[in-house]
Amino acid sequence: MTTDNQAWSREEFEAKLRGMEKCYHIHHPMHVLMNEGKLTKQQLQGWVANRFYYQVMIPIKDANIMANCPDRETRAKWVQRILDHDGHPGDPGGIEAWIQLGMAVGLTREEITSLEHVLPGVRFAVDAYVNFARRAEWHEAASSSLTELFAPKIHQQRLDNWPDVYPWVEQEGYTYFKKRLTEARRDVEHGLELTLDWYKTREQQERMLHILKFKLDVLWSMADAMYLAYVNDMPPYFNIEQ
Ligand SMILES: O=C(O)c1cc(C(=O)O)c2c(n1)C(=O)C(=O)c1cc(C(=O)O)[nH]c1-2
Repeated sequence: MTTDNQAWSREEFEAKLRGMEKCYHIHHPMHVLMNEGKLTKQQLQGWVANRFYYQVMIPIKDANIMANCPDRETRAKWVQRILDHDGHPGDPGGIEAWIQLGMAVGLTREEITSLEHVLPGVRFAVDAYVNFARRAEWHEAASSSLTELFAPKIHQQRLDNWPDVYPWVEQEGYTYFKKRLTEARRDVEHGLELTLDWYKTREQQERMLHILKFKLDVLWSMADAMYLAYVNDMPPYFNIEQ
């Protein structure tokens, strides 16, 4: 075997995964503008309303992973992700917290939950993620959640910057981001352990990088659709009289 094909050590493999941060949506112009406080109220509302579709589909994605997973121990841990979003006695859950965020930026509950503002490009990207989780071998599907490695930083940025740059956002809006700081770290611990154990050969490890890139593509494509619609003011069919 040439050294070129040698499997990466656990540490090297993890470093390769972490290196994919360069393609995280934190670098997308939509998120850069958001972070710098350069979005208008309407543009920020557009993002919150569209991201709600991701929020509602995440537990469905996780239920699909569990449905394909014969390992009881994994399911017993993975089910926590569904409870985090859907809620359980004592915790109204992440979806409800996102609705609170929507109301804190001036949307109504009905406007958010009806999905009326969700752009086709956002829907297609999120659906691609759910369909991947439905069809892929379960370790592969589980490992695709690892963009969460990079999520605490983007949630923290919002907590740090929004109160200054968007002072009109009401306090209740921040619950979701605070909640995710700890949840995402715990998810990553489990997801990373599964991933580092599962992909053994160099070929398999490289396949995982492609899976992670697919997931990064999902997030980037969602941001593209929102940028076009709300920043460039070119929502679908904008130039056609209806
Ligand atoms: O706000 C963000 O930028 C962001 C990104 C991601 C991500 O990287 O997929 C998630 C979340 N938030 C999030 O809140 C969340 O619950 C979540 C679950 C997952 C997943 O793939 O299972 N990603 C993310």
